[in-house]
Parts: sequence; C-alpha cells; structure tokens
Amino acid sequence: MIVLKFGGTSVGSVESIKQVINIIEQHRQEDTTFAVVLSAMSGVTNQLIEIGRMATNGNPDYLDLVRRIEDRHFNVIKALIPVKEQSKVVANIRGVINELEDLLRGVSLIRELTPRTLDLIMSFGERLSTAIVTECIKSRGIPAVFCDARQLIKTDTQFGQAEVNYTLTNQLIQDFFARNTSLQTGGIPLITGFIGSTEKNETTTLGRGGSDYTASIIGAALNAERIDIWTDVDGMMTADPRKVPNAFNIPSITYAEAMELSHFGAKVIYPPSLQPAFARNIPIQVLNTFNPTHTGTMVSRTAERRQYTITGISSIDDIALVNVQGSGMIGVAGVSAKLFGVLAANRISVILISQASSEHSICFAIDPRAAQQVKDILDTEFSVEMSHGHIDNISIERDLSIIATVGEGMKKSSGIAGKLFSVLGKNGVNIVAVAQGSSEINISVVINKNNLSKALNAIHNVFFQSEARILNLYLVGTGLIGSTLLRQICAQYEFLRSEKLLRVCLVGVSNTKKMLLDPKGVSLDDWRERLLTEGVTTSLPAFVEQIKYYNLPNSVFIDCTSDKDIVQFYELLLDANISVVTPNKVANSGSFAEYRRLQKTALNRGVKFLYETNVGAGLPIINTLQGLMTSGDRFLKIEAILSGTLSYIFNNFRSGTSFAAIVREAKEKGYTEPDPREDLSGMDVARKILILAREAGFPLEPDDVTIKNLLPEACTAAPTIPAFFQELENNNDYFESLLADAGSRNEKLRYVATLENEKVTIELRSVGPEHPFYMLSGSDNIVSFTTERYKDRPLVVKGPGAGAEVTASGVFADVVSIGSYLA
Ligand SMILES: NC(=O)C1=CN([C@@H]2O[C@H](COP(=O)(O)OP(=O)(O)OC[C@H]3O[C@@H](n4cnc5c(N)ncnc54)[C@H](O)[C@@H]3O)[C@@H](O)[C@H]2O)C=CC1
Ligand SMILES: N[C@@H](CC=O)C(=O)O
Ligand code: NA
Repeated sequence: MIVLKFGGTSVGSVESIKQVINIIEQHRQEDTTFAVVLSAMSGVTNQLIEIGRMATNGNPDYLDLVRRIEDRHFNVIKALIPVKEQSKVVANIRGVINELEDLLRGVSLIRELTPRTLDLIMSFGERLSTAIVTECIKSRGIPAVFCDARQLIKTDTQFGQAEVNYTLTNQLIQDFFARNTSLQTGGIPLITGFIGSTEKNETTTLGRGGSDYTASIIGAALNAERIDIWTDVDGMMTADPRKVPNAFNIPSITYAEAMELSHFGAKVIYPPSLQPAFARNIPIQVLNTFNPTHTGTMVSRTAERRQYTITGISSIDDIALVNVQGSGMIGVAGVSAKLFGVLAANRISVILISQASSEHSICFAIDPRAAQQVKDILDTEFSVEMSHGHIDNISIERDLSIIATVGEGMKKSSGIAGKLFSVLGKNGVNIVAVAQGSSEINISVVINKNNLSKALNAIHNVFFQSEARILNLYLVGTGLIGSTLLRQICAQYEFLRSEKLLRVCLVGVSNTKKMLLDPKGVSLDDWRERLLTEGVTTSLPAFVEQIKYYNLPNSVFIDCTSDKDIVQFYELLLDANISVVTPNKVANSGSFAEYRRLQKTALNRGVKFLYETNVGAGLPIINTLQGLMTSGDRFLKIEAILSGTLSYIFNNFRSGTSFAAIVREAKEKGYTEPDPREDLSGMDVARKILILAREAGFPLEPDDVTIKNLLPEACTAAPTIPAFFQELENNNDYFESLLADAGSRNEKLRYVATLENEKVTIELRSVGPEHPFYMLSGSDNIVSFTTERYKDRPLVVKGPGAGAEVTASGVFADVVSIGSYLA
C-alpha cells in the first residue's frame, strides 16, 4: 500500500487536477493499492480564515469571498465532469457551501470566532477539494470513495493544532480500510487532509504541514510501503533556488537531515508532521505533480552514498540575537535554567543557542518580532542579578541571518567547519555566532543579513565541488590590455571551467565613455556590442558603489587603465573584500604610505591585491622577488632593464634611420604606455624600480629615485604627444650621436635601473659584449637579483617585457590565482 498526498497547488486549478487524475490513473495501472490524501485548493485555507475574520467583524463582504471560492470549485466541475453528471455534483457542493454559509451567519451574529469554530470553517477547504476530485475520478469510471478524515483521525481539543490520539486513530483507520466494502472491491479512497475530530466529533485541524501529517498518520496506521508527497517542485534542493541559482536536487536525504534543513527554512516538506511515518521507517518520496517523471527526493532512515560532504544549506533570513553576559554567570548553576525557563514560560521559541566554555556569556537567536518582549522579560527576571552587577545589560542585535549547513557526511569528518569559516572569511563575511549540535549534522552560523546572499552562494559554491566555482569580474579599461585580456579569457573559458573548476562571470565592464553592469554576466564575446548599446555614461564612483551593492562572492576588480584617479578606489574595494588585479603602476609607485596601506588592507580582509604585470609585464619578476623575501632571503642589488619600449628602441635603432619612427613602431606594437613620453622620460622605469625596491623591503619614496634624463630638453618640454614626436624628429642627430659613441667602443645602448645600498639610479649606459645585458632583442626586459643566497651568481629573469599578449596573460594569471585562492 502506498499513500499519495497532493498539496494545494496540485489541486489548485483545472489543469493541475487533470495532472493529479493522470497520476492516479497511472498508479491504478501499476496494480498497487493506494490511498490518496488531498489538500484544499491553493489559497483557499487562507481565504477561509479571512472570511471567518470578516464575519466576526460583521463585514458582509465575506459573502463575496465565499462566492469566489464557490466559483473556483464550480469551474472545476464544469471543466472536468461530463455535463449530464454535473447537476448532481453541483447540488452536492452547494449543500456543503450552504453549511459553510449557515456557520458564517452564526459567527457574524454572535461576533465571535473561537478556535473551535475557525477549525470548522477551515475544514471546508479540504472537504470541498476532496469531494470534487472524487467526483471527477468517478466520472471517468474509476471507483473512488470520498473519506472525511474526521471519521478516521481522533484528536484532543487543542483547536488549531490538535494532538492525535494514535491508539484510537490507528484502530479507526485500520477498521475502515478492512471493512469498507467499496475499498475491498478496488475503490480508491480519497481522504481529506489537515482535519480530524474530537471524541465528541467536533472538527479540529492538525496545524502546520497538516495534509502531510494526515498522509503520515494514514501511512503509519496501514504500515504503508511508501508515502509520496506530490508538490510543485522537484523535491528538496541543496539550497533555496531563489537565493542560490546553482542549487540542485537532492536525490536522497535522511529524516534527520530533512528535519534540520526544514527547521532552517527549507519549506518543501515540514518533517515534524512526517514523524509517524519516520517512526515506522516508512520512506517518503517528494515528487512534482507538474514534472511527474522527475524522481524528486527520497527521505528515509539512511541515505544513498553521497558525492558531497554536506547535503544542503538553508537559512532563516531575519533573526535577532540576544546576548546575556556577566561575571556572575561563571560557574553559577541554574542561570541558563532560569533563562530558558522564563523564555519557555513565555512561549518564546529559541532558534539557536551558543555559549562559550568560559560561561561568561550565552547568546541565543529568536524571531526579531519577539526581541523587545524578550528584553523586557529578561530585564525584569534578572533585575536583581543586574543590580548586583552579576549580569550586564541584556543586549539585542538585529538585522542578522542564520545559515545552517546540514549533512550526515559532516559527522566525524574533519575540516568542514574550517572550510565553512574560510570561505566566509575570504568573502569578508563576519561570523557573529556559531552553533554545532553534538549530532554533528548541522553547523549554524549567524551573520549580518546584508551578506546573506553572498554567503549562501559562496558556501554552496565551495561545498558542492563538482560544480565550477564562480569568479565574478569587474573590468575597467578596455584598451589594448583590457580587450586582449577579455579575448584570452573568452578563449580559455571552457578550459577554466572543466580543468580549474572556475566559471568566469564578467559582471561589470567600463571604458571612459560607457559602463555596463549585469549581475547575470556579460557574455565574453559580445561585451563590446552590449557596452555600446546598453552601457550608461561612465562614473567610476557609481561603478564601485554598484559592485559593493551587488556584494557578490569571489569578486575581482581589474584595473586596465593608466588612470591616476582610479587608484583611490582600490582601498575602498579591498576593504569591501573585493580583490584587485592591475597592470597599472600608479598605486604602487605613489607614496610609500599608500603602498603599505593597500597591502595591509588586502591582508586584513583576506583578499588579494596582485600586480605582477607592474614590472616586466607577464615575466615572473614580482612573484620571484616575493618568493625570495618570504623565504627570508635579503637583497643586495637589483640591476635591470625594465622598459620594453626602450629595449625595443635600442635594439632596433640603426644609424641613418629615424629615431622617432622607431618610437612610433614601439607604440604600434603596443609596448609603450598610453602616453609614450612616460617611457622615454624614464618615468615608467622609475615606477618599476621603485616597486621592486619596496617589494625587496626598502621603504623608498618617489623622490629617492634619481633619473638621469635620456632626452634633450626640448623633447621633455613638448606639451602634447604629436609635439613630442616632432621634437624627436628635430633631435635625431642627438640620438645618432649617442649611438655612434657606443658603437665606437663596440658597445650597445641600454637604459639600466639599479638598486644598491638603498639607492636607486636610472641611466643610459652602453655595455660591451661581456655584459649580461648586451644580448637582448625585441622588447626584452632583464632583471638580475643579487641576494644573500644568490651572491656569487645572480638570479636572472629575462624575456619580452611589454606587449598586449604577454601583459594580458600576466593579468589573467593573477586573476586565476585569485580564483584558486578563493575557491
Ligand atoms: N602595454 C604594455 O605592454 C603594458 C601595459 N601595462 C599597463 O597596462 C595599463 C593599460 O595599458 P594599455 O591597455 O596599453 O593602455 P590603453 O590606453 O590601450 O588602454 C587604457 C584604457 O583605459 C581607459 N581608461 C582610462 N581611464 C579610465 C577610467 N577612469 N575609466 C574607464 N576607462 C579608463 C582608456 O580610455 C583606455 O581605453 C597601463 O596602466 C599600462 O601601464 C603594464 C604592463 C605592460
Ligand atoms: N610601457 C611599458 C609597458 C610595461 O609596463 C614598457 O615599455 O615596458
Ligand atoms: Na611581471
């Protein structure tokens, strides 16, 4: 025997009732015996409560609502029952509605709605829906038997939430099923959910989860093989899909897990109401009436082998935390007994409790609507302790949420809490309180409400590992490097997803004219088009505000500009737990204090600030240096060629060619700064060596860098880029003479930056064939680190140090390393 229970949405419309009938017909063909329990049509129970209230207040409009309910039921009859059979059914239903109206008339006369009367009013919902569905089935030639559960389920007189008398109820159900002749001859019982009656036959209701409870009671009494709960979703999910779009179906779950998850808000089933079935070890299958081939969720004593350590995540979105603390609580027996005794006496439900082993404080979570009441109660109860200073003021914290991670797989498995706290930490979610039951199947954390969505998604992402973890990107600057980066990421998108388990989502993109933000993501192959058509006028402050407002997990801000103003936002972003990646050198080459502040902010927030491409583009220069520093090496000297542009120029400038033309070539090849004067003036190199010096532990300021100017005065003074190129043309002889001078000694021109004895110099030198800097080509950079450990022979990094592809790939590598860190 199987019990099928259909919820309110399953019987809520003509279409859905057709589905229900199909499912019932299918079960008949499968030759299993079964009973059906039905809820009221969706929304009807609430309408009946409303009608009851209106009648009590003498508001005659209640009759309109009754008509609406009546019409809804009549529509089903008209749609699903053949015309010649309709009048009999309509008369029957009208009879039931008349009974309801008589009752309401009485209520409106005496102006009183007792819980007992309200239960009777509510019972009409299930009585109507079940009667109609029974008739619909009968009209198809299937024998169906309407069963009013008030004759089967006997309860006490706690109207609204009646307690079942199981001895009596089980007997009645068993007798009914054994003796009813229609059932004996293949009739299908259709039973009203939610309702029962007292020994004096007064109607009662079973409280929350009512019809599930009915199914469970019937199933347990008949020792059913299974109970199928037909609802409107594909079973239970790993998280609320409205909050976590990546949530997916849980195929099998234990009773205990279902209990924990639903306590924290997963509303698909209400497990306490399934207790009678659990007690008899009857499995419960949660299924979708609107997607009947989906296998849904099986709830049973033991779950199948799991792929994941946790089973699901749920939350209570709004709670308040009450904190009771004081020195008088330490080692004093009975404080918590008194505390929770008082709360129980006042029917305050406590959602979570946490006490540190110091016993100095106890905090507990409650519904925020009860917070003030709780404070008043405790202030009164503990007034003596408070006046003696044994207990401090009772404080209430609001705007908090609880997240529960639940799963039998967490039992005796270490590292789960670590993983949970770490992912929250990396995303800047502060944990206000924690609780873990000794059953070890639930770890609950209390966090600020504004971080709820971010936290749920981040936790889901990290625990359900086989799904790729999302990396949310915001890019500013879509010039050479920015656009190359997006092209590279687009080309690697699938690889990142399958091999690195990273799903890149470009949430925001901006150039100087337009910006576009879309939390669902901007496609990596049509960002340019969308930015153009959907973008709004760029405002960096607004862009940053929006990033903070979205508060998405695993977020990275990428600055691919050379803008000076943008860097003021880095600290703000890091402080909001958003990692920053940039090839822009401005932030790290300003004041030392600013450089340190950014490092510290990133460190404190547990996010990353990465800028490998600040020096030598994609060459591993900063990472190498940081590795040496971290392992305790000391820097004695750094000697380097750090300008790809100047390297290219001196590698290609020949006597008789135009110096300006070579500079133009370097610009066209994408080696120069947006403004090539930065390269030729030595400014770009100054920034880079300053950054290296700082990374090597020397707290230098920009003024500590001495640049021996390479350019004639007229070039330096050129007010615009075109004027600059003109001056380069005008001074070609000067550059020719530099070249000739070096050539006369069989040497090559090199623009060399040196850090030694805490001093930085940058100058144009000429080097002979014996010098390691002699053999360079293209845009090569070379860095030579002399350290305590690399003293006799320096550590050298060499290779192309400018250009779109190598720079973008360096930025890309930084972004991916953040992805791996966050995940
Ligand atoms: N080209 C190279 O080989 C290397 C470049 N870099 C650095 O990469 C950065 C970008 O360089 P490129 O792409 O070559 O320059 P680019 O001039 O092609 O691109 C920069 C883009 O940023 C935009 N931009 C500037 N300020 C902005 C703002 N406030 N909001 C939005 N967009 C803004 C500009 O309109 C431009 O489109 C620079 O900081 C540069 O120093 C670093 C290493 C190597
Ligand atoms: N303009 C720079 C690019 C890298 O930072 C250079 O020429 O090296
Ligand atoms: Na680099």
